[in-house]
Amino acid sequence: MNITFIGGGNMAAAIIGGLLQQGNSPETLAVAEINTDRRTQLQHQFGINISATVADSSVNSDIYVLAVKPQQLRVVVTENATLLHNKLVISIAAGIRATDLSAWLDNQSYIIRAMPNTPCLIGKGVTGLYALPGVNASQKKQATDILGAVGSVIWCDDEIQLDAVTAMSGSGPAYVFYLLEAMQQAGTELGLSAETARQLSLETFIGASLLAADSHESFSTLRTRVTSPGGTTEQAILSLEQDNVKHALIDAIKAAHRRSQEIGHILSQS
Ligand SMILES: NC(=O)C1=CN([C@@H]2O[C@H](COP(=O)(O)OP(=O)(O)OC[C@H]3O[C@@H](n4cnc5c(N)ncnc54)[C@H](OP(=O)(O)O)[C@@H]3O)[C@@H](O)[C@H]2O)C=CC1
Ligand SMILES: O=C(O)[C@@H]1CCC=N1
Repeated sequence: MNITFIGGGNMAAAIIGGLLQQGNSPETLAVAEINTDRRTQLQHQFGINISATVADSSVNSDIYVLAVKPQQLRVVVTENATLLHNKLVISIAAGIRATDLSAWLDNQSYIIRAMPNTPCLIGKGVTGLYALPGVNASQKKQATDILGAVGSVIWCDDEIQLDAVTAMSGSGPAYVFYLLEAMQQAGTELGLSAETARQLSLETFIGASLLAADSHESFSTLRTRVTSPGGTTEQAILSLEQDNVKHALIDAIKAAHRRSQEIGHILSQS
C-alpha cells in the first residue's frame, strides 16, 4: 500500500517515523512538502520519496494523508482535486469537518477524518478515526493499519466526537509535557539537578501510567493509595485542590475542544 503525505511537518514526520520503525518500506511512502528546507530535512531523516507538489510525486498512491495546517487544507485539496478523486483521503487536520473536505473534493473521494498524536513517532500514539458513509470496510482497515502501525486506534460513530478526541489526546501530549515541566521545575527549586529532576519526573509519569494501564481500578482509587493519611501526598493534593488545578485542567481541555469546533466552523465558511 503506497501512501502519500501532503505536508511533511511535525505530525506527518511522527507517523512516517512510526511506519518506518514498524518495518514499512521507504519506497511505499511519499511526501509532498512545499518547504525546501523541510524537504531536505525529511530526505535526510527518512530517505523516502519527497517532492515539492503532489503532482511532482513519482509515487502512485491510493491513499493520501492530508497533514497540512487546517488553514492550508482547502487550497491544497482543491488544487489537487483531480488526483484525489476516487482515492482514500485521510485528513489529520484539527477541526476540519469530513463533510466539508468531501465537498471540496466534489464528493468524489473516500474521506476519513483522523486525530493522531505525536507519540506516534515511537509507536505509542493514539488516534481517533471517523469515516464518512461511502468508505468501505477495506478502506477502514487500511486506515486502521496505517494509524494502528504507530499506536492504538479508536473508531468514532459520530464525527462530533473527533473534536473531543482532538482536545483530549491530539493536544494531550502538550498537557503531559506541561506537567513534566512543572515537576522538573519543582525539583530544581528543591535543590535537585535539572537532570535528576527530569529523570524523577519522567520515570514517575511512565511508572504511574503503566501502573494505571495495568489496573482495573479508577484513577482516583490509585491516587488514594499514594495518599497516606497525615502524610506528604495529602498536603500536595490539598494544595492542588485549593488552587483548583483539576478544574483548570478541565477548562483547558474544554478550551481546546471549543477551538476545534471553531476552526471547523470558520473554515467551513471560508
Ligand atoms: N502537531 C500535532 O501534535 C498534531 C497535529 N495535527 C494536525 O496535523 C496537521 C499538521 O500539523 P503539524 O505537522 O503540527 O504542522 P506543520 O506546520 O509542522 O506541518 C505542515 C507542513 O505542510 C507544509 N505545507 C503547507 N502547504 C503545503 C502544500 N500546499 N503542499 C505541501 N506541503 C505544504 C508546511 O509548510 P509551511 O510551514 O512552509 O507552510 C509544513 O511544513 C495540522 O492540520 C494539525 O491540526 C493533528 C494531530 C496532532
Ligand atoms: O494544536 C493543534 O492545533 C494540533 C492539533 C492537535 C495537536 N496539535
